[in-house]
Amino acid sequence: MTMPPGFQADIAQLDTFQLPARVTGSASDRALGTALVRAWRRDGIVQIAMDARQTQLWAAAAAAATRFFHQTPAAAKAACVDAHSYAGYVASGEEVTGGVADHAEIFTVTKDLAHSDARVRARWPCHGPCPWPDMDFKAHVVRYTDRLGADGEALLQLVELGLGVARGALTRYTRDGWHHARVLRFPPGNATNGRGRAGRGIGSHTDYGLLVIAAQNEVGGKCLFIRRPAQDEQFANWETSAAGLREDAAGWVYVPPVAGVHTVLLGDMMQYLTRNRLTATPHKVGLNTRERLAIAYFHEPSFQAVLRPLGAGGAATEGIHYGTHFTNMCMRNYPDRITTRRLVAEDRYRLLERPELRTMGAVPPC
Ligand SMILES: O=C(O)CCC(=O)C(=O)O
Ligand SMILES: [Fe+2]
Repeated sequence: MTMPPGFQADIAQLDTFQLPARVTGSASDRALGTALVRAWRRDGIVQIAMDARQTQLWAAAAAAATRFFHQTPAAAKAACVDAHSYAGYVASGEEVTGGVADHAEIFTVTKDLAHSDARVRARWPCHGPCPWPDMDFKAHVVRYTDRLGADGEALLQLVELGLGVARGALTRYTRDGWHHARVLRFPPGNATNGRGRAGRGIGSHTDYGLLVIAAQNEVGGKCLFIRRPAQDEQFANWETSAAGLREDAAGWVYVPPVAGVHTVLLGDMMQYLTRNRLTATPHKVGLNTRERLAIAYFHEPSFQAVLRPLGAGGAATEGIHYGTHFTNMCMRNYPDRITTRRLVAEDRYRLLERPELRTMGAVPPC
């Protein structure tokens, strides 16, 4: 039993799906899409088998991450910040979820844009370099997460088939998607395991975009909890913060670690686009008796995308600008980071209203 001692929660029994090499819209793709949608609507989470190459890439990325967290001096880690992007190092205790400090050590990866990039020069919020600690860490993390981009696209195509919506109804938003990743180290906790502030890894929250594809090491050190979709638990994180929601309530489901799989949760924009047919998955992480390493990859719409709900009347709505939602979430989680201070001091937030920031593929005027 890998659940931390003293914790009451159901244990998820999850289906593991195998992704096809290519989604063509065949009868078996449709059946798989339908099964995925059914599983998400029932469990809030699915497992996808890693192929041999992914297993290798994950092992190499996890090893590089362990080296980074353990061998880089604290001051060198702390120096991995950038005033323009939210990429880089987040010390344990720095991130805030629902107003309370989390205890994961994190390296965030966002689209790595040089200072010479026109969007960075134009001071678009969140656009800037990724302050990598070293080339070894960068190479392994990028190789691993780049490959997950293909899985993300395949999953979106399968969801389109499963929901019976037009081809491209979801994938039209992910051209030049604002995909990002979080490399996470959870220190060993104590016997409170996930309870109270001493056992807190990351508080209850939903993530922001379409899909969250994650892997973790250390069978026995995992402490991920989710909530299943429930009619009586309504939330919409883009309107009212879902962070901290039902943190200490009953009804959390423990997700046991399984080697060789990725877990896939759903994000806010999936919920918005599908009008709650697929809801974002509330989740939280507790500390366990052993250190735990995880990488979460977020498959997202373009920063510039304005999303509108699928189906009748959707096109007439004002929609949600993903870049604004992402920026709001970063400002909420990192109120004291240099990036937030700079954004506020330079009044960058108001740029999010500009037409070029709300048109996919547009570039800043020179
Ligand atoms: O550690 C995990 O499994 C999930 C981490 C998480 O929720 C996040 O990075 O948003
Ligand atoms: Fe999350």
